[in-house]
Amino acid sequence: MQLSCVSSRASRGVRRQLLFQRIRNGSAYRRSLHTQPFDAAIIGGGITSLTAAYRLSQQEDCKKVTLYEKSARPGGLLQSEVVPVDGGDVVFEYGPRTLRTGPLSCLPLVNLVSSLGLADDIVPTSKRAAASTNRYIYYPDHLVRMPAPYPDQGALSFFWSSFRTVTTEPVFESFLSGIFGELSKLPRPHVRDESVARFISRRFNQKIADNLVSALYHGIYAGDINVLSAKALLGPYWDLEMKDSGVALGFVDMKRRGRKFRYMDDFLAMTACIRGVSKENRRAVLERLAGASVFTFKRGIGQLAEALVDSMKESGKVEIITDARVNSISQNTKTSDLTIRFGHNDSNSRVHNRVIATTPAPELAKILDTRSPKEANQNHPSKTVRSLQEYDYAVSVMIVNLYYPSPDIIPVEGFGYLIPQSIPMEQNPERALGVIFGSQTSIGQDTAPGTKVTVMLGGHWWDDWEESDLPDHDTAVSMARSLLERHLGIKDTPSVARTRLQRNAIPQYTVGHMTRMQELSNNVREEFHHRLTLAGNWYGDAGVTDCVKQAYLASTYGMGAKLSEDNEIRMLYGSEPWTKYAYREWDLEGGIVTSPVRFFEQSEPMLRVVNAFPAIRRR
Ligand SMILES: C=Cc1c2[nH]c(c1C)Cc1[nH]c(c(CCC(=O)O)c1C)Cc1[nH]c(c(C)c1CCC(=O)O)Cc1[nH]c(c(C)c1C=C)C2
Repeated sequence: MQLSCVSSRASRGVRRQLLFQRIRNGSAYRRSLHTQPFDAAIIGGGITSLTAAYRLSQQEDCKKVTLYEKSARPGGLLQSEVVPVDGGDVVFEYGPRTLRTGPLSCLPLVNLVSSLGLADDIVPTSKRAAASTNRYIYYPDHLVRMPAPYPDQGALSFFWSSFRTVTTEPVFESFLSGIFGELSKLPRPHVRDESVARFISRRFNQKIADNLVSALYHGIYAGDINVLSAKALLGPYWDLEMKDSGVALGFVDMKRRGRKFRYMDDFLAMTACIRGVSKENRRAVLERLAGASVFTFKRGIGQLAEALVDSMKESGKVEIITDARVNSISQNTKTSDLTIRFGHNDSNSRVHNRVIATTPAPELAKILDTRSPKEANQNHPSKTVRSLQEYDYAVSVMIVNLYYPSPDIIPVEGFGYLIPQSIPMEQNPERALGVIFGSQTSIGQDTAPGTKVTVMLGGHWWDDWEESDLPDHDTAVSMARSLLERHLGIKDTPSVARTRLQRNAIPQYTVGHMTRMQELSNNVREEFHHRLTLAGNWYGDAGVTDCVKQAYLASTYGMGAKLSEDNEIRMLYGSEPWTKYAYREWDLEGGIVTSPVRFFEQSEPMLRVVNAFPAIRRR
């Protein structure tokens, strides 16, 4: 039924009621699945895998879920430790430490947290807190606060303080000329992709790329902007260049007219969020997140993984097998079912109808590149293996967590600071990427009164290093301490120091990434007959919020659910962005589940959808 047929408020109300009934008893959802009941396997134990397994366990059509995790502990990069110290506890993170609350993109995460009943454990960081407004770049030998309005600061005062910073700080050298120069730049000639550094240098200038943008990408990907892909990482800004106005004016125009570009995937994921969560639970989470920029949990981000595991144990439908290294996945050419061989002894094997793999590309290439002599009816997925083999670049990060008994030893208030690639070598011989003032980014998490700091070392700086060159615990701690003394004047001795080297933890989306992912997805669909789905930070974006979104997409559309016109979103909100496109031809089953239309401009009815979640609206 089309919403345009709806003429009166009353009939809209009735339809809405009917819809809620259908959603409650699950019929709207079941109706859209075009598959038979299935048995699913998940390979990997990180946040994407756990979320996908949890979501599948709630689907009637999914009879059983088996999750294979190679290590002894599920959770992947989500690793938190509660350390008792004098006067209380301190929570250390060895992976992601805060969760984004950006509008729309975080709906699956909000849905998940609500569904797990974690509202009371949320530790929000207010948008007005220093950690949200004060972000620094260290250049060339001091901290520079990036222009951002203080809470309640007037527009004029903000303008003058920003103008002073931009015209006096060396980190902003050539900034204004770069911005004004961009206004007269012509759109690029046909270029399929280029590095972030090249794009920024071409449109603005190299100083802006080296001093500012490189710092930002250290904080997200620990990566080198000279190789990271502009098309993959700059989102709609990469496309703005092709408009008449160019990037800077286009940006101002978007802000002025309130125009917003949205990822189509966010809307697709939203369709999977409507069911399964009680209104009370969702309201409780949204209330906790009201006015927050990011959040974490009382016992750290790892609590999310623990809650997922606990909840799945209760469901009785999910089997989590730890210490289970998957050795091969092969497909029966007659039934299309997938056989997984795992463990030290290859005689462990199980057959599944569908598989979701979150395994890093180089490892997955090896798993798929095996031909089992025991199975006659199987093909070799050579195109998939080749695509995976082309994708083998990830960086390692050394996380150094320090706790000092004294409070207030950091000379400024804020989130922390990032270090750009252009920093003089004598200011950063440790090859640090950034420092986080942990006590300030998650106020209320630690019960101990002291100061928590995290220093991040390595990333792309360690690309050519041998294993023996990487710092051990003691070296990493002394590197972090000398950096903090040089940059912040901290001479105290930490009472606790914990380190973890996260090897090849952050995949790098280099130039050509989007095309390679498209090819990989097509190859997987073709060679595995839509029965194998890839998800996780290697195949989508890297943040926890994005991984949760991908898990939602993989466990619905990846499993064969169909996008429809007559669905919940249209009935509830009066608009579906995909109906403008030939969405019936979109192939979302198996492969990497992502819409072929990457962005669309948000229309008025969609704005209402976003505004339905006031807690997560941007300032
Ligand atoms: C293990 C280290 C990691 C570094 N980056 C990531 C990890 C897991 C992945 C990552 N971090 C951020 C994003 C952006 C999207 C998001 O979901 O937030 C991604 C993909 C942002 C981010 N980076 C740092 C923090 C505290 C945040 C949270 C968001 C915010 O408040 O803006 C700090 C940080 N992470 C890394 C470094 C080197 C670093 C430096 C201070 C590497």
